[in-house]
This record gives sequence, C-alpha cells and structure tokens, in this order.
Amino acid sequence: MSGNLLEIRGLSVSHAGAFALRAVDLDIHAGAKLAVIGESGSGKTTLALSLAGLLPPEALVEGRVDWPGLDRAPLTGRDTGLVFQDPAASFNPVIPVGEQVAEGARRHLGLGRKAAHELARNLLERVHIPDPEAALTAYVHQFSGGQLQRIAIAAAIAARPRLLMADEATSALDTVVQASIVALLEELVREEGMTLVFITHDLALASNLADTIAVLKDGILVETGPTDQVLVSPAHPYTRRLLDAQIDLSAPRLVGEAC
Ligand SMILES: Nc1ncnc2c1ncn2[C@@H]1O[C@H](COP(=O)(O)OP(=O)(O)OP(=O)(O)O)[C@@H](O)[C@H]1O
Ligand code: NI
Repeated sequence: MSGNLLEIRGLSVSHAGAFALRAVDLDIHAGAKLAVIGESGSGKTTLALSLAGLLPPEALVEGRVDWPGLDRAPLTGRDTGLVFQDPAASFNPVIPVGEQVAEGARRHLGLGRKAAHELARNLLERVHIPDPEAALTAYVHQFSGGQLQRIAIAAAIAARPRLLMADEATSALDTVVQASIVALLEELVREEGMTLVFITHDLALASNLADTIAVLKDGILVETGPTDQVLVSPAHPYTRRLLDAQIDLSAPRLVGEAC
C-alpha cells in the first residue's frame, strides 16, 4: 500500500462555541503507525471521533476529511475501528462476548449467525484469547482488563477496517499488560495492513510504537513528523517541553505498577 489513506484539511470541531480542534491539516499515510500525543483536553479524542464519524451531532465541524483510497464515504465500524480506554464500557454485560465481537461484521458484511460465530472465534484466536470457544459464551465480568481489551480489539477489527484507532487503550493497564497489548496492535496492523492511530499521553510509549508522531496542543496540531525527527529535533518548543517532562517517565517502571 502506498499514498495517503486520509487527508485532513482545515478540520475544526467546536462544542457550543469552544474549539476542540482548530484548522488541523494532516495526511495519514496508508500503513502508517501514527501516535497522537498531547495533554488532557488537547483534542486527541475529538480527532479520533472525527475520523470515525462518531462526533456528537451537536458538534460544529468545519473543513474536510478525504479518504483518497476509498471510492465511497467511510462507514463507521466498517472502515474504522476504535478501541477505548475502558473496554467494559463498549460491551453489554448481559450478552455473551461472542455475540458482540462479530456484531460489526454481521451488520456491515451481512454475515449469518453461523458465519458470525465462526468469525468471532477466529477473531478471539487472532487476539490470543486462550480457549476462544469457551470465551464466546462468557460475559464481560469473567475477563481481566487486559483480556477484555484484546476482545475489544477483536471487535474493532471484525469488519476489517483500513484504520484502527486506539484511544488511550493501554492507559488503564499495568505495564506488562500494556506492553502485550501494544505488541498485539503491532502484530495485527502488520498482518492486516491496517493503518494505526495510537492516542496516548505517554511519549515513551508513542516513540516505541509509532513511525510518525503528531502533537496536539489546545486543539492545534503544533507538530507532525517522523518519530525520530520529532524526538531528536522537535520543531515546536511545546514538543520540547513535553519531551523534557517525559524524561522521568522513561525510567524503568515497577512491574505491575498501574499507569
Ligand atoms: N461532547 C463534548 N461537549 C463539550 N465539550 C467537549 C465535548 N467533547 C470534547 N469537548 C471539549 O473539547 C476539548 C478537547 O477534548 P478531547 O476529549 O478531544 O481531548 P483529549 O486530548 O482527548 O483529552 P484527554 O487526554 O483528557 O482524553 C476539551 O476542552 C473538551 O472539554
Ligand atoms: Ni481523550
């Protein structure tokens, strides 16, 4: 794959007159692993929701997002998959997870019950859930946070989206589990040829995973470039401050420590 999957031009999003994103221009190369970093409230989630077509209807949107590789408007859950910090919130607690994992694929690909069941089992295998057959009939509360995040990732990729977005998807997990989820995302992106948008506060994590880094500050994209370049010679003083502030975070953490 080559060329741009996405071209964002002059994208502004505001809520009741307050800007969450301001005139963002960004190309996302097909196959890229883009980390979006920035402090709380800088617009990271708003950017992800914009790309996924999931902004609340009352949000005011200006500018455009083009998908040059797609010959139709992108479909939410079909062309984009989104994984959030709290996977339990994306699942219904009283429906077996197996019925929920392939729901997007059922809807978008028109799969019957049996095919959806097959797909769900394959997906759970792909995200390395032990005993996928048994997991299909289990409920949310029966899984650990890390396992549930794997299942959420399985659901996000069920319809084979071109773009997978992880919004602080590892922030609530301890360091070891966090690393295993990052490894899973890398594996899936590589094998499926997906493009990854990885949203994080954690610059150390971003620099390990991403080939490209975008830095948001108060809704403005202040910097974007190859990871090495952004880390070694950031163009914007704000990025430099973020880098300096993260020096402590790059020290080894205790195993099992919550982040
Ligand atoms: N639905 C909404 N209604 C009103 N304001 C909103 C809404 N969604 C986001 N905002 C505001 O837009 C700004 C950007 O929010 P956003 O959630 O995109 O930031 P973020 O970088 O994801 O932050 P965090 O790291 O805390 O998740 C914030 O000021 C936020 O309060
Ligand atoms: Ni957010």
